[in-house]
Amino acid sequence: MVSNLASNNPTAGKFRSKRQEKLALKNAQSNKSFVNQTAFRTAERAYRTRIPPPDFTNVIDFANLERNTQENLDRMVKVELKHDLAALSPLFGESKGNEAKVGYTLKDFPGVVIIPRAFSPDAQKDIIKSCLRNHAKHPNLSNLDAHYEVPDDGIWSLHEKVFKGELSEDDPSCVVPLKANKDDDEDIGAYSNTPKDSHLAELPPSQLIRRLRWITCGYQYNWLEKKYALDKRFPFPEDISDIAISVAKAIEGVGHIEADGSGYVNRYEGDKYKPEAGVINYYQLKDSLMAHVDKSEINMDAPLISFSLGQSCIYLLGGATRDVPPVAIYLRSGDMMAMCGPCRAAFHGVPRILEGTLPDHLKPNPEDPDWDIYADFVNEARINVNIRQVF
Ligand SMILES: O=C(O)CCC(=O)C(=O)O
Ligand SMILES: [Fe+2]
Repeated sequence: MVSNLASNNPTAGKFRSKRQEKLALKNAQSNKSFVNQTAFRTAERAYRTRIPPPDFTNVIDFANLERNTQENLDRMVKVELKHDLAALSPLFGESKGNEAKVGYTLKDFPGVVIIPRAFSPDAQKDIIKSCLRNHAKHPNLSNLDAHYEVPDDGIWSLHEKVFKGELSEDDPSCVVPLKANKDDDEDIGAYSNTPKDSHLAELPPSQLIRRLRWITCGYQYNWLEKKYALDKRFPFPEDISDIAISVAKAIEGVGHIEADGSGYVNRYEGDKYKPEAGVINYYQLKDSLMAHVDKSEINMDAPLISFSLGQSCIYLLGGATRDVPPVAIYLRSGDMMAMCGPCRAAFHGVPRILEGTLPDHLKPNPEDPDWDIYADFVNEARINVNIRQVF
């Protein structure tokens, strides 16, 4: 006899256990009950489900053109960058030769520019090191500052000492204490978007570093008021600044206009680009970022420049409202994205980090033992750096 479960379930028979099958059915039914959800929400839910795994057929893949559907190939436009990034800054590593000036935009999402593999493999390693060792510490603030007395040298440096066996995890200097008077601390209200967390605990550095979710540099962001705190401006990291200015120069004049006049070409002068505020997001494998628009910048004409490191993700790019069906794009380690003009006002988010997509060049390498601790981190993480001009 066929059970109700199996007869209602189009995917019956595909699962290793009854539990998986039940979960899949529950997911399918709960999706049906969200009839009024926006197109963006539908896509987020579709890419977040784990059982059964999502259908990735429609994800745009700029690094493997042959893997795209015809529909996606038809919406892609190859564009020529004004400069080879490698010629503008050594931080991108070696030039890609023939591919050096290749970028892409999308006909139906004007203003987006994607530069696959903007960083060479070695350059990716250098910038990952910098994001963990140099930038994840004071004066830059992080989500952890809301709850912990973060030492000025950052959690990474403690983690490194333990990892290398220079310090025992039981050593009192390893303890990062919880903040005592959270409610009295003005910085907490101003800089935390982390709801009061009932799981807060004193954790060894190796675990606390996995709770690092973001740091902000340059103008600090007031997450509660959704505004920049103009009285809290810290130096902007030189390497990230160089990268952003180079990209702004390379994408000058880049875009696409259709026969009917629709489309967008970025005319923002690279020489005028001023990186003033930055966020580094550190995603663990199960993390995601909900649909949002970055609109706190006074200057919405300057491109928002963003790059990816570590594990790949599914990035959703939508339109001016959540009702515009978003396009899903693979963003991989070393990929650069710029959001220009109308794309600056577009909803976007990261519903999923793709486990098991760490490129070989970021895996441990016996010839480069110093890389081990970073390999260990990015084996379960994606790092995104995004840069904005505020004024
Ligand atoms: O992780 C990403 O690629 C996007 C991050 C983002 O949209 C943001 O921080 O505002
Ligand atoms: Fe964003």
